[in-house]
Amino acid sequence: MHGIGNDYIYVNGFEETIDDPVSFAICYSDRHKGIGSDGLVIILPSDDCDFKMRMFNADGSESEMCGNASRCIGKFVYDKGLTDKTELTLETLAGVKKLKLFLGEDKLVETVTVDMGEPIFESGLIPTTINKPSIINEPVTFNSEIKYNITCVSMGNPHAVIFTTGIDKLDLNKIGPVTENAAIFPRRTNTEFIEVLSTDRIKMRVWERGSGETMACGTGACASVVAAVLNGHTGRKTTVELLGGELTIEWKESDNRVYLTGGATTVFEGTI
Ligand SMILES: N[C@H](CCC[C@H](N)C(=O)O)C(=O)O
Repeated sequence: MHGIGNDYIYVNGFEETIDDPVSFAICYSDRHKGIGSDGLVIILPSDDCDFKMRMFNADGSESEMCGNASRCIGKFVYDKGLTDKTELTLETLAGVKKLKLFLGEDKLVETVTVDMGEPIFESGLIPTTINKPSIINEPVTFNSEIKYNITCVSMGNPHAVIFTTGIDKLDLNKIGPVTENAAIFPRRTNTEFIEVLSTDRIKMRVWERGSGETMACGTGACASVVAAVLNGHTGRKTTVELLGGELTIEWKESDNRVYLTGGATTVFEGTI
């Protein structure tokens, strides 16, 4: 399945057990020698929520949360009849997320809104070793030559957001690994490169921790809109243009929570 091009292999953990998800993710995410994906998502029973997710990047590392995957899980469990509810709770390593499913004419899930919770700014919780309470538009020199102002936001997983220009031409394969593995990020980071198009539209390319450049990142889009608001670039409801499509993000003033809305698509099913 994919959420605007951010594709994962989804496994129904009610029926299948993966003994070694790390090796599975590494092996089958390979686009030439495996199935090909940005990683692995396992849908599991939960004690307190309707469902639980575990998500592994293409390098086998486990992430706390994935916005695009949470929408696809909503589609998976509803379309397959694992639930008939259109409002669901999902247990993740970043806490409980609430999903609202919207059906298309075919009565299958087309769009999902996810309550992604409150953004986190405290340096120690990002985590970053930069010795300031929070990191907003902070000048940083990477590899003693690349200078960027970064804003750090955790959506349960770490994001460094960089506002810049000419992102189409950026050599992400070169700069991405540098920011991802910088010593200031003890658990590495996802990095978003943002061009502000207007007060309600931004364009984003993302280098994901553990998976490299992907066509979209839901938590990254949320972190970027929060960063755009904090830096005075956009309003609280903003459309994010990604390589794979668009996401609508709203950071509500009333409850301080971030709401992510976008599509979810099933590509194929198979047995290995
Ligand atoms: N693509 C995902 C995020 C994956 C984040 C992962 N790369 C990490 O290590 O945190 C999303 O839609 O939110």
